[in-house]
Amino acid sequence: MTGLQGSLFDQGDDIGPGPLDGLRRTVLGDGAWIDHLPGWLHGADALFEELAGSVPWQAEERAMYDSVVAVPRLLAYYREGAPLPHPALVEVRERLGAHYAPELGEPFVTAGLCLYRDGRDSVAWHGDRTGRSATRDTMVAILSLGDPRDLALRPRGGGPTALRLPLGHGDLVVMGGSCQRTWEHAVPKTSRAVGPRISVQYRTRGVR
Ligand SMILES: O=C(O)CCC(=O)C(=O)O
Ligand SMILES: [Fe+2]
Repeated sequence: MTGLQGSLFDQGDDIGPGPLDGLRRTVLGDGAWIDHLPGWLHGADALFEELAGSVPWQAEERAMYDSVVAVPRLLAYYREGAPLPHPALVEVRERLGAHYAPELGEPFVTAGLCLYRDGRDSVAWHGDRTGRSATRDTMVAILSLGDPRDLALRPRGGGPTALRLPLGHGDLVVMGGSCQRTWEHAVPKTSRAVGPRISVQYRTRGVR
């Protein structure tokens, strides 16, 4: 079953973010927190279809011990100033920028897109700590489209999953404070029959 089960009202050209009033913050500890708002983007399933078909998805490889393995998801990266593949992604970036400006003090400028084709695609435990986020607090805002996949979180250094958020169909999550340094996140593989999911991550300058 790979079909998307959007609601009847989740159709047409009307793609865009809703209000942010419903955003709920969970304090994780060690200066880390996450904000979560399910179903923030309306038209999420239509946007999924458009991005799935139009983004120049790249398969990447990486060295692992003495072999080269495929990264198990497809990627597209939009650096600062690069045109985004859909106007709704610009609107989302501006909305999030305006909402978080007082706390963040700088805009979201880059967008990383990931396509998880099925339950075998995943990302292992990590923090987004390349660049300034290695030493400084930041925010990474994620818009999720398509079939939900769990975003798992745990304190850095291992141990059991502390929190698991199923993210898809227009959900918003923002990891903030020290989250990239003091916590780790992952999208684990699943043997459940799941359709594809797209994750759009907005980051600030100099953070990967
Ligand atoms: O799929 C997601 O929402 C998380 C992706 C992620 O953690 C990353 O690309 O750094
Ligand atoms: Fe990440």
